[in-house]
Amino acid sequence: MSKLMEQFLEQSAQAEDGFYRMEEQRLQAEDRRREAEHARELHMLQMLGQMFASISSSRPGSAATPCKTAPPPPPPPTASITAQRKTLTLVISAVLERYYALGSTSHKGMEDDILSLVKTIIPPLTSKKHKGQDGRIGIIGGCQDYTGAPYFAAISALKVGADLSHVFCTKDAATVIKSYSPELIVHPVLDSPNAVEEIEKWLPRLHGLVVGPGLGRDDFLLKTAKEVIERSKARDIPIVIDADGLWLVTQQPSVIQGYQKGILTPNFMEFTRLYEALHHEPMDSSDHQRGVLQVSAAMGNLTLVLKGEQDLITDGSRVFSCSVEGSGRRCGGQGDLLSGSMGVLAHWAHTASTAGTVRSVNPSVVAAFGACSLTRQCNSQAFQQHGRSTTTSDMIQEIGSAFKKLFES
Ligand SMILES: NC(=O)C1=CN([C@@H]2O[C@H](COP(=O)(O)OP(=O)(O)OC[C@H]3O[C@@H](n4cnc5c(N)ncnc54)[C@H](O)[C@@H]3O)[C@@H](O)[C@H]2O)[C@@H](O)CC1
Ligand SMILES: Nc1ncnc2c1ncn2[C@@H]1O[C@H](COP(=O)(O)OP(=O)(O)OP(=O)(O)O)[C@@H](O)[C@H]1O
Repeated sequence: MSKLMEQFLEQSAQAEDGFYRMEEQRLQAEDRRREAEHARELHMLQMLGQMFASISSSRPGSAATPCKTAPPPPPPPTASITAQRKTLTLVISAVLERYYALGSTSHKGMEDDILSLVKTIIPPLTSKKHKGQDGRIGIIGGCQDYTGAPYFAAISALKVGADLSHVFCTKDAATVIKSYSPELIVHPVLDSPNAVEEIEKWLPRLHGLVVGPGLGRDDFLLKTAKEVIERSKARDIPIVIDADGLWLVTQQPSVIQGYQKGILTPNFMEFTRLYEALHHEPMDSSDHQRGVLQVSAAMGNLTLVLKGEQDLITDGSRVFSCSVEGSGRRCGGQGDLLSGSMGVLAHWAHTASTAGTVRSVNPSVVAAFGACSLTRQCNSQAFQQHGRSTTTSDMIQEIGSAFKKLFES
């Protein structure tokens, strides 16, 4: 009896072993099938992404693919063409979203892909909107020494497509900035004793903030800027920090650390200072990619743009590089054009993200890439006309046509 029992137990143990072996083989085969399917899907999406990118960039006037023969004049837009364009935009967006979600690490075509995503965040111009809906942007900066920088940032925001552009500057800078342009709304409050309260009154109306162009390094002004950043964070407003705003961040990183709607735009000097303040050691200047990842991580995965021969953009997970052809000309103020336009694009990108158009790519990264491409394209176009004498004002004149070439063709 006990022998029979032993035999029975042995047979059932063997049967169980056999079952588990077969089950393991089945699971392995299933894994292989899924991997192959995943690779096929990724490949297909890459091809589709390239196809759609080339369709959208081969329209008349495209910068990416110059046409050899003159294109026929475009027919007047009809409701069905508009609907088709809208569908195409949604398809491109969905394809790219899926492509990134699958975790492609391929760099080929990456710039074109992100540019296509930038196109999807741009709000259509329609007669249904009221003034202000496409963006009210605020610039915190402008003092006795620097009046050009806040002007460049604010006018660039307007020319990119914001409806209203406000400058919050010191009293003595305000008249000067107003005299440059009647288009800007200029508040001479930055050095007033109740500056924070004066600026806070406007925050509910602002969609994006750019802190730093021409701010200077006076302690009182930096303290005001810090408090305005804190209050804007509490209102969930996208914040771009540049120039002397980065000086503040270098002294007190916690002011923006971990804020997912924050973007830092350092030039090489500003980046080096920030790196050394965060890591307490000299930066390895031979490996910028590693440096930007480290700084972004130390700042709580904040979006960061290191400006240079190629602009490196990261949110700590991957590094995108923007190498739209510029020129050899580096005139003061082009960083202000960059930060002002980024303020608008950040608002658009976060709005698109809330609407579900941009999902798997960080909207701040999409905005940063758009602004870098635009600045570089402006630089290139202005240089073609003015060569060595190119100035930021010449670049600002190019914003309209550069924007059209990059994002609306
Ligand atoms: N017209 C204006 O009012 C302008 C005012 N600006 C303002 O001027 C203030 C100070 O800005 P800075 O950039 O001068 O301040 P920094 O003190 O950060 O720059 C120090 C020096 O570093 C140099 N530098 C920059 N990139 C470099 C690189 N890759 N390698 C080596 N050296 C490099 C700059 O030329 C500058 O002389 C800011 O508030 C800024 O907004 C600038 O935006 C330029 C235009
Ligand atoms: N070496 C380069 N080659 C091509 N483009 C560049 C180069 N350096 C900077 N740029 C472009 O110019 C933009 C502004 O960068 P720049 O380094 O001039 O900023 P900045 O020093 O902060 O400017 P600002 O004079 O306004 O303070 C960058 O986003 C980039 O697109």
